[in-house]
This record gives sequence, C-alpha cells and structure tokens, in this order.
Amino acid sequence: MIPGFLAMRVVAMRYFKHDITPWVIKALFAGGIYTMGKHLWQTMGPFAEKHLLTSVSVTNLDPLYDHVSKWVSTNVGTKSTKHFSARTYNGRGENSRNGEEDVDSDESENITTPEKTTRSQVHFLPVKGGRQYFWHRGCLFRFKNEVTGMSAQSAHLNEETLTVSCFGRNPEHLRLFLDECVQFSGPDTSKTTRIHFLQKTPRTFNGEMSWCKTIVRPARSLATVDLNEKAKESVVAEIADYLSDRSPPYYAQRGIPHRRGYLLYGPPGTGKTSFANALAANFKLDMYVIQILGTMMDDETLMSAFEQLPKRCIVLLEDIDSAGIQREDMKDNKTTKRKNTFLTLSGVLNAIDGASSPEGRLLIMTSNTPESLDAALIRPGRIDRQVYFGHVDRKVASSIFIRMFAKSAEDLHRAQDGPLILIDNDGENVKLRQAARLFAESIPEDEITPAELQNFLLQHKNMTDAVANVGAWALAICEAKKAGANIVEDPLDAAPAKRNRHAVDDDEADSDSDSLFP
Ligand SMILES: Nc1ncnc2c1ncn2[C@@H]1O[C@H](COP(=O)(O)OP(=O)(O)OP(=O)(O)O)[C@@H](O)[C@H]1O
Repeated sequence: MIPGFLAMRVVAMRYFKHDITPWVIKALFAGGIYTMGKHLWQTMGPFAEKHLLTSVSVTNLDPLYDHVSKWVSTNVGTKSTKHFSARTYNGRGENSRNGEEDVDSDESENITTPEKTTRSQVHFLPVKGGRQYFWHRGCLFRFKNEVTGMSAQSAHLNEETLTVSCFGRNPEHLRLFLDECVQFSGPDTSKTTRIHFLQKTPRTFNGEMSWCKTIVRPARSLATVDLNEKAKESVVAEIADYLSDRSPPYYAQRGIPHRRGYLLYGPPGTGKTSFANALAANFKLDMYVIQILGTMMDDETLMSAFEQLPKRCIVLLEDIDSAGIQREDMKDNKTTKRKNTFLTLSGVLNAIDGASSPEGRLLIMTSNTPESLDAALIRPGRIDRQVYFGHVDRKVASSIFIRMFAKSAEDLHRAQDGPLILIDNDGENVKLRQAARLFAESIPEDEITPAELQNFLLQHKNMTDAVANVGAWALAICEAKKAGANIVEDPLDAAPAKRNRHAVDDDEADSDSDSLFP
C-alpha cells in the first residue's frame, strides 16, 4: 500500500467527489513498465548497439572532427536537444577548438581571394556526453560527443571523441555522410598551419606552462619567402630527406640521435620566422613556438616543454639571443636573471638534446646576433646548418613588389620551391614587371629589410604612388638608421620643408612612373 494513499483518497472523495484508485493503479502500472524498459535497455543496449548500429569515432586530433561537428551544428543544430555547447568558426572553413583560436595573418599570401572572410559564426553542438538523432539520406543517425581523455599532444588538453552511428549494418551510409561533411566544410584545412604556444596551464595554480594555446594560420608558401634560392632549395631538400621514412633507421644504425637543427640568423624583419612558418606548411608539420623573452622561463619549464612535444614537428626557439642566454652567463653555468629568464646553459642544452628530449623533431632557432651565442648551443649536432637572412637587394625588392601588386594568383606561376614568377598574360603584367624594375632601382642595396619594404607597400597600395615615393622613403629610412633613430617619419607625411629635401628623387620617380602609367 502507498503511504498516505487512504488519506488522499478521502480528501479527493470529499472535495472532488471522485475516487482516485483507478488512476493510481494506472500510474503504478506505467511506472513499472518504464522501469522494466529502462532496465532492459541498460542490459540489452550494448548488445543492440553492437548488432543494430554501425559506428565511426573521430577524435579532435583529426581534422575530420571539425568537418563532422560543423556539419552537425549547421544541419541538425537545435532541432532535437535543449542543452548545447557553443563554438566559433570563421568563414574560411577553419575553426576554433579547445584552447585553439583562429587568427588572420598578415603573413598570409599577399594575393587575397574574395571568398576569404574573417566573420566568425557561433555554432551549437550537444553538450559533452549528449546525443542527437537526425535523418540523413533516409537513414537514422546518432551523434555522440564525449570527452575521452587527455590529449597526447598536451597533457592539459582534453581529447574529445565524436561517434556517429547509423541504424543498419551498411557502412556505406557512414562513408557517404563523412564525405558530405568534408565537402560541406569548404576549403581544405590542410591549407593551414597549426602553431602552438606555451601558456600557463589554466587548471593548475603553480604557474606550470604547457602547450595549451594553438592558433591556425593560412599555410605560407615557401615561394613567398625571399631567400637566396640555392640556400632555400638545399634546406628544403635536407629537411625532406630528414623527414623521410628511411631517415630514422639510417640515424639509428649509426648511433646518431635522430634530430636536426637550424639557426636562422640576420637582422630583424628579414624573414626568419616566415621561413620557419613556410617550412612547417610545406612539410605539413605543426609548429611549436618557444618565446623565452618575457615568459619567466626556467630550465624545468623548458625541459617539460620539450618532453611534451610530439614526434614530428618543428620547434621554433625565437630570438634565442635576446632572451639573455649569452656566452658570459653561460660559461660558468650561472642562472641568469637578466631579461626575466632563469635559464642556464646546461638547462637549455639538456632540453634540446637530453635523454628525455624526443627524437624526430626539427629544431629552428632564430637570432639577430648569432655571434653572442655560446658555441656549445650551436655546435653541429645541435645546429646542423646556419642560414643567413639579409637586407633586400634589387631582385628581392622586385619580387616583393610583384607579389604585392599581382592581380591574381593565376598571374604568378609558382616553381616548386622557387620564387614566384610573373606570367605575361596580357599587357598589364608587362607594365607590372617594368614598374617592379623601376621600384627596385630606387632602393639602395642591402640597407632595407623585407619587412620595411612590405610595410611601405601596404601603405602605398597604388602602384604609381609606390614607385613615385619609394626613393624618398628609402632615403629617409637609411638616414634614420644612420642616426640610430627608431622612428622614421614617412616623407609624404612630413612638413613641406622636409619633403623638399627629397624633391629630386620625387621628381625622378614621378617622371618614371608617368612613362609607365599614362
Ligand atoms: N625574406 C622575406 N621574404 C618575404 N617576406 C618577408 C621576408 N622578410 C620579412 N618578410 C615579411 O616581413 C614580416 C616580418 O618577417 P619575419 O617575422 O619573418 O622576420 P624575422 O626575421 O623573423 O624578424 P625578427 O628577427 O624580428 O623575429 C612578415 O610579414 C614577412 O612577410
């Protein structure tokens, strides 16, 4: 008997003149059936799932994860569930994931396409652990979204798994569905490079750092980085050989640790980081960036960062000299507190090639003043090759100009790893080539960095204007550098008196440009 039933029955009889007994019996019966069904489902569920469903699982380490979740969030969306997790995608078919951001890059190829858009969209997915059912091409599908563990790439990132199941035994339905997800996702995400940064781990309070920040950038082509062609080709060939399947056994047989290191050195803004990015894109490797300066990095953190690296990747140690790891500090192995670093020479060397540092990775260090680095840091075995990045010469100036003003990607033919070559499709490109020659002739050789030139061209997007003003601008830059000034005023923005100083150059440039662009 249900406790209090008699009292309730009496009250119902008195006030409603109604006997509730049959209703209570019906409710008890329904409850019994529900409990029995639930129990049956719990015991039979795994059996039914195994025999009635065909499933496929994808973890968030695979690009397919993004394609599937994007399809589901767009096409199934809010129809059959009330609790969601939200995530953002931008219009290029890239996405944000766990600690991962999309960024627009000023380093993307300079030829823009109209379909590139930076607008972010918010999409809904079922909460983690949630399920969603939907029909696709006449088949009932189930979508499950679960946290399944810690990511192997970073001990602090969750590994999430999407399981898509379809009722029936035919895996063809799933294959068609996954194909559609990939198509739906739009531009190929392999045209992006993932760049990982060290960050204080959000879930710990001791300030421990791990690779928990990731950004996705448009893949940079090697052809858009100006560097001595022979040097570029041979570096690319060496890395291709190092990453090939025959390389690990070759190193192992000879008892050599399977590691390779490069030092890219030269003045700031000459393309060292860009080249590292382009190498990562070319070899489809993730890049792991360690910025020592300003991060209070110590030996332990650096060691742990290296230990967390995946087997195949590029590690970029940025501006290793400016981080305060310099010869005099390292000689007696003192801890250096200069410039906020707490690193010792042995700490850095251990991290780079100690017993616990993974093999198979490619190390790239960049430096503006390599002469200040300790010989131990860049000895062969740690750094196998040094590559110089310098100021622009006429060839590079012309190449940057053409890249900036070419109207479309089709106008530029890309040799495998070589420079971009302008195709003379029509008269326009002949003009562009001539303008590039004039532009390059107005620039003093080996004085100006590619970054400075690129910046000038971003501010002078009109070709005639760029050719006409580059001479005066270059002169101003060179004068400022000689005087040790950091601020360089654009001669066009300067007072008239100052502009007159370069009147001759302006006039010459004007006459050149006039002949080109009537
Ligand atoms: N050699 C180059 N070829 C093409 N673009 C270049 C080159 N050098 C510089 N740039 C452009 O200049 C900007 C800065 O380049 P980057 O960051 O690669 O220089 P860096 O040498 O790494 O500088 P830093 O030493 O200050 O880190 C980028 O936008 C890049 O596109």
